[in-house]
Amino acid sequence: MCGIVGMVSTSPVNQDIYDALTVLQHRGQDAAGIVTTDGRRMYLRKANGLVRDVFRTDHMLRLVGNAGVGHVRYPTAGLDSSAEAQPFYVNTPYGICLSHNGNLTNADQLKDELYRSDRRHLNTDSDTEILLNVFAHELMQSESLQLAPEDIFEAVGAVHRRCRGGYAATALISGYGLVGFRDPNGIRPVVYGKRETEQGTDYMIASESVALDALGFERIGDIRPGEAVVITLDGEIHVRQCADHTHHSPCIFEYVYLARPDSVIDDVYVYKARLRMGTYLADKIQREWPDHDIDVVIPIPSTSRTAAVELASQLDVKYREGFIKNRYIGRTFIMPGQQQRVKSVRKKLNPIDLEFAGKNVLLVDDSIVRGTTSRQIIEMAREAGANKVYFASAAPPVRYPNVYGIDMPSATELVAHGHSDEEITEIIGADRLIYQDMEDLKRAVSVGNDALQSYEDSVFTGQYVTADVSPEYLEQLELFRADANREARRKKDNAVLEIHNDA
Ligand SMILES: O=P(O)(O)OC[C@H]1O[C@H](OP(=O)(O)OP(=O)(O)O)[C@H](O)[C@@H]1O
Ligand SMILES: NC(=O)CC[C@H](N)C(=O)O
Ligand SMILES: [Mg+2]
Repeated sequence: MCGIVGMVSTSPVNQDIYDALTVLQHRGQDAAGIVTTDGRRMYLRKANGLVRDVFRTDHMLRLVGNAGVGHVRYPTAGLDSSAEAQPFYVNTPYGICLSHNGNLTNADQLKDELYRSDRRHLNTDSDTEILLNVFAHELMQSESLQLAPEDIFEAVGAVHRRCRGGYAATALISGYGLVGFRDPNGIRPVVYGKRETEQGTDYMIASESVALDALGFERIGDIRPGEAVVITLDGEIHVRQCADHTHHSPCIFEYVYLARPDSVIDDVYVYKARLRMGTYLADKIQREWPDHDIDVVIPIPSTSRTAAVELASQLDVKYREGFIKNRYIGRTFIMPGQQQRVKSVRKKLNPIDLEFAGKNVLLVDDSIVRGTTSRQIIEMAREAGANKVYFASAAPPVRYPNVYGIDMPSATELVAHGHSDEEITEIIGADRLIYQDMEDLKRAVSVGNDALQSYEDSVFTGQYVTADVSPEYLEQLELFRADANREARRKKDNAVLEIHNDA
């Protein structure tokens, strides 16, 4: 779940893209990059780190031009080396830079095709480099000398035929303009909007609508599954469906945790979906535990707050902010290694003892994934003097790996995998555990847009919307990306110098 941005403007885009990336920082904390073009050359700066650390003033001054793309990264393929930071660049045809959110599930097959048939060289293990090269190869097939929107739509159509998995992408084509496209299942979110200025219309494509809001853009709509948006450097916009078949199945985990609450994804307010998650969870507690003895509802900041506040109000129980979050520490879940995740929970969250002392507390989180947060938080609540510690999750148990852009590659790392609710209660050390029901989670989103019938909900169900995810694939993924195995490769990686993909 990286963050992507693309802009074509009537004025320099460097600061706007930087600002949009800071608003999307919650989608990736490992690396950041911006490429701009003045119509003649492209200028790229990318490195590991947060947006505020990657771009110094002298970099910003050199990112000139009125069009560009940006990226914040949370790796799901390859490693976390700076050579795999995005955007990626290829010089032929035209010169293209691409930012990608998602993960390709047929990366190995594509890698082979790119080498054997397309004669293209890949220099990293990043699936984004693969996506870019497939797009570039398909764009090369155009017969016309002068690039036209039609050629780009054809190339995106071919990308859809060749690539499997989740992908939302923004690409900058040198001397031409910006392209945004989304996979035929619409797994990852991407939205576009416009801003009227005295000089003309500016356009922005971004992972989440909150980036449009922050920069004063008006949301036009989501890029639909399989669709592509082309914006030329002189501000002409073209939109076309490029896939033969689409099956809209947005990632339901965006609504649970990934996206900001102030974003609108596929016409559903994330905030309202989370409020409904709280309501339905409260209904379940009232149904199954009518004589509960909860004294106070306490959210685990930040993401669970929206659901928790509504849950407390439905239960008619006090809502209290019992944990204070250190605002200078980022999201734990998207940190790259388990050691780092475990250490950061206590540094990040500190209890206010008097909200716990002698009380039966219901701690609410949006989800329990590896159990890193819940285990430690329950311990902290007991240390703070709580009498009983109950735990509620606004999402059902996370039991299966994700293969579409969330870094959950290994089932065995998931605390709920292969365990009953009673066992999980014991592992995390709670006195009682209540999970949202799957149907209620889906309803919490669908009420916002009844056209949404199907979701990418594999982390809860083990059902994958692309038909290519076999047990062998999952086994390979676990071997390559499980925390323990990755650590060993990370050490090796530091000893090897890769070509930094610079424009
Ligand atoms: O079971 P786990 O593996 O611990 O993962 C789940 C936790 O991780 C996330 O919080 P995070 O700190 O990433 O971000 P937040 O501040 O947005 O809640 C999520 O909100 C849960 O609290
Ligand atoms: N989280 C993502 O969207 C990751 C994008 C891409 N697969 C990478 O690893 O860089
Ligand atoms: Mg959290």
